[in-house]
Amino acid sequence: MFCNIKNEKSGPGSGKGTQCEKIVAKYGYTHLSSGDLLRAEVASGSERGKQLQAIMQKGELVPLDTVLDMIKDAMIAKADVSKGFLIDGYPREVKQGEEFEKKIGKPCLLLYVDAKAETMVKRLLKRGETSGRSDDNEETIKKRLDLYYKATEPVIAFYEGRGIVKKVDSELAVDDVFAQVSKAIDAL
Ligand SMILES: Nc1nc2c(ncn2[C@@H]2O[C@H](COP(=O)(O)OP(=O)(O)OP(=O)(O)O)[C@@H](O)[C@H]2O)c(=O)[nH]1
Ligand SMILES: O=c1ccn([C@@H]2O[C@H](COP(=O)(O)OP(=O)(O)O)[C@@H](O)[C@H]2O)c(=O)[nH]1
Ligand SMILES: [Mg+2]
Repeated sequence: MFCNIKNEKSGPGSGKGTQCEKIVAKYGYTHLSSGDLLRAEVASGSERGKQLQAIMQKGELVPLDTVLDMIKDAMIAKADVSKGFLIDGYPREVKQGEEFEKKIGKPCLLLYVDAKAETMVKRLLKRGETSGRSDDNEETIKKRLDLYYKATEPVIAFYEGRGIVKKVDSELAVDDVFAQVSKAIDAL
């Protein structure tokens, strides 16, 4: 049932959200960003949202079960009408990937949107001028990047063992990055 899952994991500011928007426009997949789901909970003003806000502002990771439950609920809500799911910014650590497979299913493609650390920092600082995101500041960006290299990058090796990783070079212009993304999806 879930063989259509596109599971995308790349660094903060690498351009995941930007590419996901273009994928949705061309292929019609259901886009679920774990970061966006968490920010929606924060915006609701709930007690849980307040706890999440504190974690995210520090650039740390929200507990695994919280994020997985949110993704699962969102997938169930769309399961009847979806052409396939595009999951953005998840898993953040190998354990999350393992739990996802146990509770939901196996992804068929992992898009690795690769940019240099320097590029990611530059893009996030620029985005921070207008985004209003409390984590788009120099101190939190540094923590997000450190955590990315420590906890998230190993996720790529985990899926490489399964032969489903497609790496795209995100140092280029948006449309040139998307040409690589399209090629990877068309090859499915
Ligand atoms: N030059 C260039 N800029 C890009 C590209 N993709 C994204 N950007 C810019 O980089 C910034 C970050 O892009 P996002 O798509 O928000 O990055 P993200 O990976 O979703 O980041 P998080 O939401 O922090 O996970 C945006 O302000 C974009 O305008 C690209 O391919 N080329
Ligand atoms: O699966 C997830 C996704 C996001 N986050 C939190 O949400 C923040 C923003 O995530 P997003 O993917 O939007 O941005 P990124 O950190 O990749 O720039 C992260 O720093 C984490 O604190 C998390 O804990 N687990
Ligand atoms: Mg994003």
